[in-house]
Amino acid sequence: MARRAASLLSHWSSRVFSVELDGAPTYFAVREKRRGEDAPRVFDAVRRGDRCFSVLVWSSDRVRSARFHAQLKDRLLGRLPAGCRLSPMSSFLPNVRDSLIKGYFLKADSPSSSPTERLLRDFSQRDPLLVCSYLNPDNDQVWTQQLWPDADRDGTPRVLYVVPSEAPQEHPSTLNLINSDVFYSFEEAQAVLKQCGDIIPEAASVLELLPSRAEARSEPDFPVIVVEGLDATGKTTLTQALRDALGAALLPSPPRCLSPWRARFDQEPPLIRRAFYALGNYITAENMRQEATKAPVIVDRYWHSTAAYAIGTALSGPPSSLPAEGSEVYRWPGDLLQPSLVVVLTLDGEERKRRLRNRAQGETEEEQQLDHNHLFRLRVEEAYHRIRGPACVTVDAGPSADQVLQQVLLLIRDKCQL
Ligand SMILES: Nc1nc2c(ncn2[C@@H]2O[C@H](COP(=O)(O)OP(=O)(O)OP(=O)(O)O)[C@@H](O)[C@H]2O)c(=O)[nH]1
Ligand SMILES: Nc1ncnc2c1ncn2[C@@H]1O[C@H](COP(=O)(O)OP(=O)(O)O)[C@@H](O)[C@H]1O
Repeated sequence: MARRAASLLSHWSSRVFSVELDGAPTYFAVREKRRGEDAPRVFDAVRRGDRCFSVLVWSSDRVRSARFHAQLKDRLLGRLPAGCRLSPMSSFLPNVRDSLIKGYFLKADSPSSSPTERLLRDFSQRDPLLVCSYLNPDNDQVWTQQLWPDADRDGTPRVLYVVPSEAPQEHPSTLNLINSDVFYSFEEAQAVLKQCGDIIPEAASVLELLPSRAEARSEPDFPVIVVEGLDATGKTTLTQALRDALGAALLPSPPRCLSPWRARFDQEPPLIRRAFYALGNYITAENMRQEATKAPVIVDRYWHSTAAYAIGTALSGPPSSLPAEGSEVYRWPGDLLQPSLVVVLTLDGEERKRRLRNRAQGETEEEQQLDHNHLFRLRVEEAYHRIRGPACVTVDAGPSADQVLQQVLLLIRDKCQL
């Protein structure tokens, strides 16, 4: 078993396990010794004698883990007996970064769990999975966890007792955010795309477009203004009007040179997708630097979007599950050019929906999520406002397009001496 797996298992009884039941996480741990405690909530409504299983993805190759986890649910549902219910699951070492592994908790609702067991044994022999089975051996409320293969090296079955556990201070996904969902350096994002080379041929084309290195410093003659905000808040309308009013250069993010591969990377799991968008920002930074020697520069989305969508996607639940204000998660990458000003457009939900309906172009899958997943939208909006770095001003995009333009022009004149 790989070295990482061995170290993973050596901490097995220090790990906390989280299972999302109806969108709310419930936590449990495992102990060598039995303690007289009630069974964790995750086993509520499990019929006596039924078996439960957990399937957690692990591999020393994080790109392989990320892609395998993205496909796991469909692969399991495609082969598990009907009636088997999956719940998102993760396991982590409290306060230990990068210790989070993800998968699913299964309740085998079939009369006999042996078809499920046979399938999972088959999976566990072939795939980067840790599979556990859960039993209440004495038919009372004491549950045990058994990790497959069924025994340690010396042949004794490794059975642990399942006990309820407290909720961690921070949402477990926060442990893996840094340089896995949100990238804080050019090299970290570039390393992910280099790791993808053999499975995503398009990664090589993106890598060829990157600057040789990232340079945060810049002494441009003209200001760089980024316009941010949720979909249909009016960014495209405002950025085009600012370009015309100021005789400015208008840059999109991701940059146009990445357009041929965007849809391809949008299909990838967060680790790869966010690295793609992060590298797009470094290319945009190079373009900003060049254009700002000749005229003011207006940018439609930049690092705020990348970080806010990544954080909003990685976490679940209400905005209170986000890392606290001031967390290092919200810091600006030290090697990424900071604009002179970031204008974040905010808009009343109903007006935004009205504008979204009026807007001709389609929606990204993430934009659709923004609409039907109210909590996701609230997390993205809150993450936008917690990001630290360049001067950032929130502007109400509710007034008419021209009124918003006049207000932002005044702001730019005031903040950027234009
Ligand atoms: N530009 C950008 N888009 C991202 C990023 N991360 C995720 N996205 C997704 O891409 C969508 C925006 O795509 P854009 O091409 O910027 O869309 P747009 O033409 O600016 O229109 P709206 O974004 O709807 O205002 C977002 O709504 C997210 O779903 C990122 O880092 N940069
Ligand atoms: N201030 C505004 N008042 C009313 N409608 C607006 C305003 N700004 C933009 N719109 C309209 O709302 C829709 C979305 O605007 P758009 O600029 O595409 O937003 P975004 O780029 O943020 O998605 C478009 O149909 C646009 O004409």
